[in-house]
Amino acid sequence: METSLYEKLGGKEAIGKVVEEFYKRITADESVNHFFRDTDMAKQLRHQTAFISYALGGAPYTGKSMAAAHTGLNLQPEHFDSIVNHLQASLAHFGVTEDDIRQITEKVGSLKGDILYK
Ligand code: HEM
Repeated sequence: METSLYEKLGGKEAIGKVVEEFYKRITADESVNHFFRDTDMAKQLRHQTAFISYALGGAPYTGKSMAAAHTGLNLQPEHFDSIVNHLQASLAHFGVTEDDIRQITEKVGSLKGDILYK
């Protein structure tokens, strides 16, 4: 079986650092941070961790469907793109290669239709 990017990056501990970086970037970004205003921190951490682990193929995702998780937010393409940019920047920050980032972006991009306009 092919090694997942999750393992390639160093497993749970490395992912924790990426999650932290991702979280910092999102909370500092006024174009998206308001979506998380009423979200409790524990939940947000779960959100980021599930997001990153999914993106890296670390663990099968068993939570709510993406449509259900984002219902009522009415997310637009620009919100999605901002989040993807933060993900890319967080990965680059830890030295993930361009090629791997491209692969991850494709994977996350495939969820767009499930997440937008809900
Ligand atoms: C591929 C992209 C995305 C993935 C994989 C993803 C993943 C998730 C997951 C796993 C959850 C948690 C569901 C649960 O509580 O069980 C969640 C919730 C949430 N997501 Fe995302 N998400 C994505 C994009 C976005 C975007 C673009 C935004 C806004 C800019 C966003 C905002 C939120 C918010 C605010 C919640 C929490 C809602 C609440 O408090 O109940 N997500 N997302």
